[in-house]
Amino acid sequence: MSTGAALAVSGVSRAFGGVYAVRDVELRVAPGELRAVIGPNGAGKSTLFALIGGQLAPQAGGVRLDGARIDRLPAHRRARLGIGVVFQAARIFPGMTALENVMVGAHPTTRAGFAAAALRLPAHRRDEREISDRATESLYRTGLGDWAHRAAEELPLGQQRALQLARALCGRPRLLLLDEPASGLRTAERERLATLIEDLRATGLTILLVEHDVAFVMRLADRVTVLDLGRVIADGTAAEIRADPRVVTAYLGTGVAA
Ligand SMILES: Nc1ncnc2c1ncn2[C@@H]1O[C@H](COP(=O)(O)OP(=O)(O)OP(=O)(O)O)[C@@H](O)[C@H]1O
Repeated sequence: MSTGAALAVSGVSRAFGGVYAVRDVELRVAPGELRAVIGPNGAGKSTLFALIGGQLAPQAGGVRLDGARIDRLPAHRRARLGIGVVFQAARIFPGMTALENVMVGAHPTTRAGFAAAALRLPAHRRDEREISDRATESLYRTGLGDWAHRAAEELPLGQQRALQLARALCGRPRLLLLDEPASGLRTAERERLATLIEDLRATGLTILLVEHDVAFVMRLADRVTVLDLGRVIADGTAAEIRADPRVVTAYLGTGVAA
């Protein structure tokens, strides 16, 4: 059982060229919760994701993980504190096996670090063994155990997405950030991915799922936060969100049914 972390985003803003991509956003995610963030194109979902993961720093407000401020830390420090990230359209590394692809995900969290690796110190060799064990465990957690020694680029797209999840899990996160993990997948692959995300949630991990596809998240999420033009316009259970007239208005004309 993983212990999920609590996430608190308070009054966070970020502008590009004077235009707010995210403005005064509040978001509280409880340990073990699966929270979806949805919104039309340009709503600020990816920007919010980057503000939590550490690829961007906020211009105002704060981000806390289990009560500790993290918004001034670079992404690799946040990874060490337990934030695992799967980016939108993340690539696999071709020419590497599935296992090697996943091992890459563990490096920010190992004890000995880069210097020991460069010098091939015993601490590094111990790390390598530990990483390989963890990577194998992550592959099994995502249903890819039998694919460990296959070339990653041979995996079908749905399994490549699972591989990206395995890579993030290898860092032993307590908060998993997923940016549009279902994009480009066919129906059956989406179903399998949804089941995998449900299984991960059942282990106690906190998950923040940023999605464009409303239908995909409605069945998975405990609560849904809706962004529009950088602001939170609604926050509630799937049933509350579906019935919220502001959400229906925000999605009108986008071709996405709420
Ligand atoms: N690096 C950047 N430089 C300039 N503008 C940016 C940058 N990143 C985001 N923006 C702008 O901020 C706004 C929010 O973008 P963001 O990508 O966060 O939205 P989104 O909800 O993820 O959209 P989508 O569903 O299309 O991925 C948009 O108007 C976008 O053009």
